[in-house]
Amino acid sequence: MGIILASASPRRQELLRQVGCQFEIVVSDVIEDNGQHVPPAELAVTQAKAKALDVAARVSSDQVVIGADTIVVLEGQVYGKPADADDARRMLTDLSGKEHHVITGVAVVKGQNIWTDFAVTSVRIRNLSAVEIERYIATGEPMDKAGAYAIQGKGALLVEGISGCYANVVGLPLVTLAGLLKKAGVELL
Ligand SMILES: Cc1cn([C@H]2C[C@H](O)[C@@H](COP(=O)(O)OP(=O)(O)OP(=O)(O)O)O2)c(=O)[nH]c1=O
Repeated sequence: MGIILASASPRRQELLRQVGCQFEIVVSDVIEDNGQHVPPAELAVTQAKAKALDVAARVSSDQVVIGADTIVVLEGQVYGKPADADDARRMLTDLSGKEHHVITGVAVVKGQNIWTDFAVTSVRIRNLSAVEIERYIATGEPMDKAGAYAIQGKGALLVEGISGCYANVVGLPLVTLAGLLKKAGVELL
């Protein structure tokens, strides 16, 4: 039995490595669609499930496959990764001076079994000037991040505070994941 992370995200790989987990990477072909009209947590879990199931179908049934999906939610609206600089500008302008939620759905698949859960972290972004938003976009950091910022990078300069799991904001809620892995017979501690 081995563990497979169904993710191309270097942040997820790094977080899983941090807790001493040995794993392989197989990236899913799932195309995300944040426009579905379901509650945000359900959306994140559905997409995490789709990623894990897509990879599980391609590997042997004794493998434990992990999928995850991170979204940013502000006033009921879902923000995924920005399509371009204009989209990043719109997201950062909306998030400025407000508190939002970061939700990561997680799915663990082993053979015919699937376990899912999600974590929610509140993040408060300070008031950002138009110039600061332009400078941050110019770093390139927003482009592959949900909500157009990275708390683990220069985006730390935008975050006033958080309530909840930090790893969840970076893309993989480790305590939530450990709970699911335990059900699949894998103990990280
Ligand atoms: C809010 C926030 C998001 N992110 C990242 C985590 C995720 O990689 C990304 C959200 O995109 P996802 O669609 O969840 O994941 P992904 O496309 O990067 O990888 P894959 O589908 O292959 O697993 O945003 C940060 O790195 N820092 C942050 O502060």
